[in-house]
Amino acid sequence: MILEAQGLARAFGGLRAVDGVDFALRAGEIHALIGPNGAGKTTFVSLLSGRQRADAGTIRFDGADITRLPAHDRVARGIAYTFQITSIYAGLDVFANLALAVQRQRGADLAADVRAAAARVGLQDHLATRAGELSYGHQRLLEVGMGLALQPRLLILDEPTQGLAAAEIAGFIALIRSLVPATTVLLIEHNMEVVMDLAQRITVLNFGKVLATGSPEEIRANPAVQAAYLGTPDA
Ligand SMILES: Nc1ncnc2c1ncn2[C@@H]1O[C@H](COP(=O)(O)OP(=O)(O)OP(=O)(O)O)[C@@H](O)[C@H]1O
Repeated sequence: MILEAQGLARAFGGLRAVDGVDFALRAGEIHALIGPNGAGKTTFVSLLSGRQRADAGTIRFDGADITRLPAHDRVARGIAYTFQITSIYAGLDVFANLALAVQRQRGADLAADVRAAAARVGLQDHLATRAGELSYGHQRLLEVGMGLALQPRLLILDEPTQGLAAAEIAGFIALIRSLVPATTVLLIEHNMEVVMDLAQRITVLNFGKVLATGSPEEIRANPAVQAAYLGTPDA
């Protein structure tokens, strides 16, 4: 296991967004986190990345307790979290955005590493384009490229295919497959075709709790999961 969370919890006022979650990632796997809107997925990965602080519970990464480490220390240990556009600098061009991520790696050959990161996500011909002028799909790819430029051991992606065209989704799936097993991937994803195609294991969150964990086949056949997605009470 490269990452293990136990009893992880985070509340906002009276709302238990993440409510005692036990979770483990196997090194080198693609693991999808799914669940209805508001289930706590973004909050949960924010706790893993250190973007938000846990109220309770522990997180171990590569054997070390990282529960209380600030986000930048988790990045230094190899956890990269890209989340919905906000990490992109719209006024800077693609090269500068990638350079900001690359620079965090000591001893890097900046220009070469930037070009390599751009090529990995298919943006090598857009290096001089301001990020704000990229299509939405390309902005998502830039965000993934910035995450990859950190050379993470664990890459956490929050809805990476949102806004991508069908052809771009196919490219994205190939990209993610190319990352494992060197990099472990945890992805929040609403597109079930992408989830079933990519993930070796799936964890379903519902009301801040783990509803089920298993292979795509097990999750698809799970009545509680089906009920949660259909909005049936007492799943
Ligand atoms: N900073 C915050 N302050 C107050 N409530 C919050 C905050 N962040 C999240 N919440 C609430 O916590 C719950 C879980 O939100 P979260 O964004 O983690 O869910 P999600 O599963 O990622 O949802 P979605 O699929 O819609 O992105 C929601 O009810 C949300 O409104």
